[in-house]
Amino acid sequence: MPVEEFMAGWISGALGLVLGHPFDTVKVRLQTQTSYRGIMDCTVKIYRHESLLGFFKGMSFPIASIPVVNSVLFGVYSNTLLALTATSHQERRAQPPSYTHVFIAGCTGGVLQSYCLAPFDLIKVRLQNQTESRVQPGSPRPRYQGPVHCAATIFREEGPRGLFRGAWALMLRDTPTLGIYFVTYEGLCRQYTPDGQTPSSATVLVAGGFAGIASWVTATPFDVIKSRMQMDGLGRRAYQGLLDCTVSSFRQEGLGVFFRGLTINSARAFPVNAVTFLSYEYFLHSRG
Ligand SMILES: CN(C)C(=N)NCCC[C@H](N)C(=O)O
Repeated sequence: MPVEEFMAGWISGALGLVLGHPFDTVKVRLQTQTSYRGIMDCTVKIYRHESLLGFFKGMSFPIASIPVVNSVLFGVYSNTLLALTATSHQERRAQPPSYTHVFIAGCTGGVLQSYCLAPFDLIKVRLQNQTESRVQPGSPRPRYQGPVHCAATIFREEGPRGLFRGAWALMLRDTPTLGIYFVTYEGLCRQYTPDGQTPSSATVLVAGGFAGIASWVTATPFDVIKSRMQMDGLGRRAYQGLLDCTVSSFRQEGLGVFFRGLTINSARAFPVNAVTFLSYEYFLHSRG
């Protein structure tokens, strides 16, 4: 099994994550809280009340989990393609796999990564939603003191299954959209690269960026439901399940609710995934 694919997934994921985390915090707040009027209002309020650090809340756990999550995604994707087409990453430029195979491999990577991602993503979302300022002395102490305290509190208050709250929505979000992610990336690389050659860095950047946008645009409705389900464990439960969350959100806020965070998700997706794919390809080629 090619271990490099897992290593490349790890490094590229970490780079993309740091770059995109401030956008992610604004997105999560917009999706789960009603006190912000839009991207600008949310950004200004976070900066005023919580300083620049407010944008990086909840980042340490995703950084720690990225070796697992991204290497599972890219490693499973590549190894599924190897099983389906009997070609390694290097051989695939000369013998490109069909888009159906790419889609199946992407979906397989998506299912498995969502399972690993679920508890880390839950903790990230809970921490990102804490609006207390760490820099102002005398401000109230947040409910969770950090990622480990957050995990332990969820475990104690909501049970071990509580750590997987929102996991079904996460799986529904990631399975088809990661198929779309890899198909878009492959499609654009092939379109702009002469047959049999390796795509240039510019092509990889653009294809990675648009793959990120295509996947996040389609992922946003389930992303909203996922974030709401994850916040639902706090205090009185508002939703009976995934379907109830979808229907109640629609009834109370209209169709627009499923597109909350769409602009910021897309703005974040381009740089994050451009960097992710560039470092992924760079790592694999420098070793191949
Ligand atoms: C639409 N979805 C779920 C994705 N495209 N997932 C792949 C993750 C890529 C990168 N870490 C990111 O956060 O954009």
